[in-house]
Amino acid sequence: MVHDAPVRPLRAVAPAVPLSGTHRVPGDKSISHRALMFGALAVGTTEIEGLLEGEDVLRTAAAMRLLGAQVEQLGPGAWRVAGRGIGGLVEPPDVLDMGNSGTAARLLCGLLAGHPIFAVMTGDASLRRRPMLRVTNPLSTTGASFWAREGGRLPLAVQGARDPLPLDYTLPVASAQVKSACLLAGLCAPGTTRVVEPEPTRDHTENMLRHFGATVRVADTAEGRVIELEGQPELVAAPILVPGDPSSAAFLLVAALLVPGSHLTIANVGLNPLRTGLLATLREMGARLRVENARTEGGEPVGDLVAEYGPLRAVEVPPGRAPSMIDEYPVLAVAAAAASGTTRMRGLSELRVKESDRLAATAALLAANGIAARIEGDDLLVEGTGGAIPGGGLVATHMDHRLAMSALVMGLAARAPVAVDDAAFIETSFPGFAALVNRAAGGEAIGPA
Ligand SMILES: O=C(O)C1=C[C@@H](OP(=O)(O)O)[C@@H](O)[C@H](O)C1
Ligand SMILES: C=C(OP(=O)(O)O)C(=O)O
Repeated sequence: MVHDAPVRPLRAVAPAVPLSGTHRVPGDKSISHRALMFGALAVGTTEIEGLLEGEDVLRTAAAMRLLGAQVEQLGPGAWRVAGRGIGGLVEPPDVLDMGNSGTAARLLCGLLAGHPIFAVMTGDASLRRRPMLRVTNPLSTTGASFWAREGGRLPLAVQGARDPLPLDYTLPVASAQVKSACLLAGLCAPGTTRVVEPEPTRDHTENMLRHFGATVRVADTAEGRVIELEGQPELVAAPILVPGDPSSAAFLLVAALLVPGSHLTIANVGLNPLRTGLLATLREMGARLRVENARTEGGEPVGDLVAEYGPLRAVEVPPGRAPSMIDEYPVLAVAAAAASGTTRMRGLSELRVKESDRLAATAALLAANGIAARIEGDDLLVEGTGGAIPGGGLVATHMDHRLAMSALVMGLAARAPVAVDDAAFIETSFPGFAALVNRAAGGEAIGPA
């Protein structure tokens, strides 16, 4: 697993030829975690196709096994989960190590809260720094007890509730992880669990709950988006088709927009409207970008993204768009570095509590490569060059896959190579990233530093 793996420095250089061809990115990380968890809670056998076999998701698979579900890989991306039914998880005989994954850790807190079992959870140094009170506080109202380090940080122990109570919780910040943790706990409680989110966030949990037969109601009100789940349903196993991850496609997409002459297609990308804020922003910047073969597969909108090199202009990104592109800001900042004018991305406080402090680390990534960037409150401002990026920097990635990939994308479009101190964490979400970029570039654009 990555945090025991040796450090892997890489560097990216401008490719000799433009990026081209048709490519596929690995399966969606958010949907993959949920597929394994809901599969474990369902009655019957869930067949999954296109599962992301990245470290984060493999941690969820390992945790589901420790909780008594049978989880097997049948072939590349093809997995089978024999579930135990709601309330049927067993006490794990060992510590649940969620590695680098905030989604796995937080959703699992919800799932454990509703089962009368004792469990201990930990993670790598990055995950052990991330705030967990945002889930343990609401989940405690179900009757579950949590013990954690200062600030609610991992490792933590949980004693799930014997007779869990339903939740009625208004999220203070827009977070699909917190919403999902509450809904997972609500599955085990009688009656209606109600969650209110200030801004709509990705709704893969709601979609998958319905797909497995639960009753979920969603209404937009003056309070925000209200989600109601009827507790203690019987979840019935159902096949799941995982689309390509739009958050992974983002790296290839921005690379194509920035490397002169590029024209490429990324096939089979998930286009859930609560995930497409980056596409809207890049279009406003003038990107040559279109969706082909728009269709619905496995209950999620999917399409092929076609991107072409071209000039970009600066924009102001409104704070309300953050939930629909929360993981894409570092690579958007790279696009903004090449755009003409100053881009302002507003309302990015949540970036401070990701795998790293992504607000500070993105500004540092840009500065190390000759781009003026500054943080004003919760906003990031990037002064674009309107053309080539100087590059030449060594970027500190702080155990953060998205910073590593963003820096390498920058190197593809920069005058001087860009190096990263450690690319090992790319394995958490995008195994094969460098090889895929090199295939699109027709040669070794990303290689050992
Ligand atoms: O629910 C999910 O699958 C995710 C939600 C987001 O986190 P927050 O809920 O903390 O915003 C996102 O950053 C993360 O990569 C995946
Ligand atoms: C924030 C991310 O993931 P997580 O919160 O699951 O660690 C991410 O993948 O960018």
